[in-house]
Amino acid sequence: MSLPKSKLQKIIPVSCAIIVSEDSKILATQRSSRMSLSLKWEFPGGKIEREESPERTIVREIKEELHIEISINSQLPSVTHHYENFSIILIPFICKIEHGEIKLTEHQAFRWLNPNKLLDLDWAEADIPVAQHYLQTLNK
Ligand SMILES: Nc1nc2c([nH]c(=O)n2[C@H]2C[C@H](O)[C@@H](COP(=O)(O)OP(=O)(O)OP(=O)(O)O)O2)c(=O)[nH]1
Repeated sequence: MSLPKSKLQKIIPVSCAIIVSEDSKILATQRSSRMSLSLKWEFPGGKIEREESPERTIVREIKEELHIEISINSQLPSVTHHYENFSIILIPFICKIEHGEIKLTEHQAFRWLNPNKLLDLDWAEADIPVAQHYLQTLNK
């Protein structure tokens, strides 16, 4: 028995950054109307290129998308999510800004959120467990 083609799609690896400010706020970015998952909020990041490590991807993507340099503090559990037309594995890193001021190149907005407001946004579905994992680290 063969699976329908729609079930055989590959899982796209994506790195994302939970960027935390000195006063413990978390950066969320809003996808623009030109992007897929239009107007959803996400942790900035992007697809891992072939032969690139997830860590290298996140530093590169954040430089491209936000014009800032970050450093990585730790990694959270990866989340696999199946959207209707594609599947991703989201690999989250907790990060902080080392240099620069945010200048958006692709997203349409950004917000710094207090942890108690984190779950209020209209997140891309894959990001909800990521946000929950982050909040769990604060309660430990
Ligand atoms: N960067 C990022 N992407 C996410 C998150 N959550 C989530 O479902 N995604 C999805 C959106 C995209 O389909 C894919 C990441 O690809 P990308 O950031 O390179 O997005 P893109 O718009 O350039 O790519 P595309 O989907 O239009 O081909 O993963 C997240 O928190 N961060």
